[in-house]
Amino acid sequence: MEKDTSFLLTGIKFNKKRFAGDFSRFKKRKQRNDDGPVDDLSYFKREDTEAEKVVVSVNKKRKRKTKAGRVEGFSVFKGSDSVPVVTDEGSEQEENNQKELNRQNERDLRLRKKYGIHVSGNNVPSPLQSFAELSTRYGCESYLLHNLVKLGFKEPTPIQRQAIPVLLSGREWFGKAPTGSGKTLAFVYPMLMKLKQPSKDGIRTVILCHTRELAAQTTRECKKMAKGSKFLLCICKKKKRIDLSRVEYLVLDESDKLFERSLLEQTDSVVKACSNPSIIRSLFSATLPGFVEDVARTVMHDAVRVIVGDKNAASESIKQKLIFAGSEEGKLLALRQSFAESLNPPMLIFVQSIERAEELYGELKFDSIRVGVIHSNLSQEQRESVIDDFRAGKTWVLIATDVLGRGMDFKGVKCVINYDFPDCAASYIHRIGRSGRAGRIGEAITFYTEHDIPYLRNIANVMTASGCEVPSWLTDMPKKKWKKHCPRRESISTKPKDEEE
Ligand SMILES: Nc1ncnc2c1ncn2[C@@H]1O[C@H](COP(=O)(O)OP(=O)(O)OP(=O)(O)O)[C@@H](O)[C@H]1O
Repeated sequence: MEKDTSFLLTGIKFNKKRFAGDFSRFKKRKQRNDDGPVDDLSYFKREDTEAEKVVVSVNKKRKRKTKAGRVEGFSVFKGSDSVPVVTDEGSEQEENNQKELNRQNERDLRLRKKYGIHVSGNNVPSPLQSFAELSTRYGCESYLLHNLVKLGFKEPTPIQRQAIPVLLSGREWFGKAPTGSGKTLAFVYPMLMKLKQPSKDGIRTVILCHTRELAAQTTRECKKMAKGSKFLLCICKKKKRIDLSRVEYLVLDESDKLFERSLLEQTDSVVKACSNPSIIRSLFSATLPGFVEDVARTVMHDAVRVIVGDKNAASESIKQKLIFAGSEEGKLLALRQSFAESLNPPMLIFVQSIERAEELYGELKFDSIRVGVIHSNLSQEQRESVIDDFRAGKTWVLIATDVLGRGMDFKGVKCVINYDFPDCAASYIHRIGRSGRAGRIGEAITFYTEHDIPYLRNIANVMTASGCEVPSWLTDMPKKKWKKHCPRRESISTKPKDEEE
């Protein structure tokens, strides 16, 4: 990847002198742009990223006013729900059309309100009332409908109701919906519908995931939905050079994670390599920080933004608890006590580092519970085997670093324990979202010590937004600006160092 032409990050202030080289390259690109002339460019320089600059082209077409007097393109995100398009007054037919359009808009608003769907963008397609519309409205292939029935899905989830019509209409998309609310199907299903038939044109879609475990899970889900078709679906570990210039459909799953400093360069190189001008790109996550919205607004063309539920909330089906454990010793005691009172497997326990995952595993492996551990220092085979054992119920309690914090769908997980306080609110939302999926009830317990107290208020805010009761002393605490909270903690291990294996 060319380091100096990050596609995703842009800056507000553009210093033509300083970036003279890039500017001249941009000008060349501008001349090549098939979509029409470029009339703006900007470079953002973000503190929290390594990428230095980005060239963004804005198509004039996007700024054209619609008949309704609204502005197409990214500026529409400042607006709210789509408004009826006012056509020239004229024939009776036109009036009737307008009335029908208004009625449809009202129906859409009602449906969105019912399911907590908030949309921004022009003329956002109507949400699905039911899966039956896939066939009546879109003539969906029968194998896809058959697979839906086989999966046992009767009603679309809110995100599926809105994402499927938007993506099928060819619009770009960025959106957020709670953990466990079916985002995978929301992007895979329209992808398969859009592709229609297999062809020999090379790679036609890319779904970018932040871990191999999530890529494996998503591939499995895709295969279930594509059963009966001849599409070739596989995991690509990006070791080989591959041609992505024909990609028609690109999904950035867990998009805010993909835009973090550690993954930005790889993400950027994939987005840039997907150079097909008619590509449909979409960003999905359960958390949508402002900087991701900025990227989406700037890079995407006439996109639709969708938020399901409250923007800063976790899934409402999770009962959230905070427990003051005092010290590291106190955490281990509290954990053993909770196992003794009621062990409700399968259960996930999150810690903040690989070392601590191993330490906790060392403490629990001789207790009478079946415990496993997973982190990024294990080989790929070991990681796969740990996941398989957990899915198969051979392991009851899985200790994990944040490598499992996002996206993973272990259907039966009833309880998540944050043994170590999460490093940010987004990480909290994703970790606890491993339970309470697909409408099931879940439980999340977060231990905290003195170190974590300044950050409690941020978690309390998430809890309040998700409908949990929070004591007033917590919400009265001062809010701390939270970057990454990863304090040095005392060792978990109770054994003297020389006794450890
Ligand atoms: N329409 C539906 N009806 C019932 N269950 C569904 C439906 N769609 C998806 N599911 C199930 O819901 C579960 C969660 O789906 P998925 O993993 O896509 O969630 P997600 O929104 O991507 O979560 P996360 O944000 O944690 O990645 C899966 O087990 C999936 O099979």
